[in-house]
Amino acid sequence: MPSLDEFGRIRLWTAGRQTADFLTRSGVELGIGDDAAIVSGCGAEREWLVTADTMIEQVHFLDETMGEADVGFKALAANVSDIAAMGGEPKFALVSVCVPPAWDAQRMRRLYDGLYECAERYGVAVIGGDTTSAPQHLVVSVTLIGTVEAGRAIRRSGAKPGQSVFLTGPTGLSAAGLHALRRIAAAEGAERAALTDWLSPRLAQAHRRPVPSVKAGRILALTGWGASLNDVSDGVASEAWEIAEASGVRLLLKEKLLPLSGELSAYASGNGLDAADLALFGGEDYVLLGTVDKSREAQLRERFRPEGIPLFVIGEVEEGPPGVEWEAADTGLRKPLAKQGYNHFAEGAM
Ligand SMILES: Nc1ncnc2c1ncn2[C@@H]1O[C@H](COP(=O)(O)OP(=O)(O)O)[C@@H](O)[C@H]1O
Ligand SMILES: Cc1ncc(C[n+]2csc(CCOP(=O)(O)OP(=O)(O)O)c2C)c(N)n1
Ligand SMILES: [Mg+2]
Ligand SMILES: [Mg+2]
Ligand SMILES: [Mg+2]
Repeated sequence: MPSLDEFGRIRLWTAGRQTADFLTRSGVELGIGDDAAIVSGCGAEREWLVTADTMIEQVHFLDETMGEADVGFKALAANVSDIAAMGGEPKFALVSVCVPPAWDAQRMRRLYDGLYECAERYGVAVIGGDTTSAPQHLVVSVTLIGTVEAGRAIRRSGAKPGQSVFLTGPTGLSAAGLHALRRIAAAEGAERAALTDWLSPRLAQAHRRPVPSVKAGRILALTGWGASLNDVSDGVASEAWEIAEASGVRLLLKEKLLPLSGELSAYASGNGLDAADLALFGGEDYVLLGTVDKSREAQLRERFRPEGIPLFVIGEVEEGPPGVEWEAADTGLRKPLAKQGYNHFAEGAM
């Protein structure tokens, strides 16, 4: 049997198991395949949004890359970001933890300090969860319920030829932060102290305390100008591919338009890394990637401005077989953009 990547596995396990008719009768407006499911039954005016994301020690963080409170904050923030990517408001969270011996009650209490800090910031009520022991590594899994005005949720599938592709913030900072934090973790003594001194707070913060774009999602949903939307967890390239495949369009991304922050460029050039690679394939940015009609671009920028939200147009949507292309800044030549990013089971693994 051919090996399957993360998304192939999800399809193998779930595709065709329940009929569209059964799902519709159950009130499911949109099931598996987007940032959150859309479910009716929240009154006539609104719909429920439901999503889940998990963080695991060694996969999503190490003791050296994240403090306890950072883990709690980010576990909830990653879920808030998926509600933002539908244009909704986060409301209720269920928090399940599998706790190994090294995570004693006080460490877990600090994790919950960060989790509640995030809950407070985004108006989320923590209403339950589950607790078990674990043999070795900590697992934090959050289920988040949100709401959105009926019919206003923004799907990955709404991109149309002629639209602009946008980002609500720069990307690559979290991946650079992780790179720096891993180097610190691997170093010892004086080298470790020196690397820690050089660590840019902005990069570390981007990795440890991501800022989900709820406000941007709300503006996109309430104006109706957000045609398609995705949050950037696995990387810009991977999320762009998801929009292209869900919408049946091609996305053309342009190197000359990709926002690269000064901190990212400085870190990349000082460490033999390519800033654009980090920005395209790094992931865990939790900004929004979406498409908007060109005729609405200027108005959208005006609506974002007073909120301090940037609108970076990074390319456009074209007709053609689903895919993503990359236009080089120097030559203007296009090439296919690899469907590469964070994948829990890279192809080739069993
Ligand atoms: N084990 C699973 N069983 C059923 N659905 C799943 C499973 N894992 C992921 N999904 C669904 O597959 C889709 C893609 O998941 P994922 O890539 O994690 O989304 P995101 O990056 O927005 O968190 C989502 O709709 C998610 O709810
Ligand atoms: C120790 C460590 N190694 C690697 C990473 C990088 N990383 C782990 S998961 C991930 C992608 C996002 O997580 P995922 O579970 O795929 O969330 P989802 O796409 O479902 O929102 C990235 C970039 C990390 N944060 N920490
Ligand atoms: Mg998502
Ligand atoms: Mg997920
Ligand atoms: Mg992922």
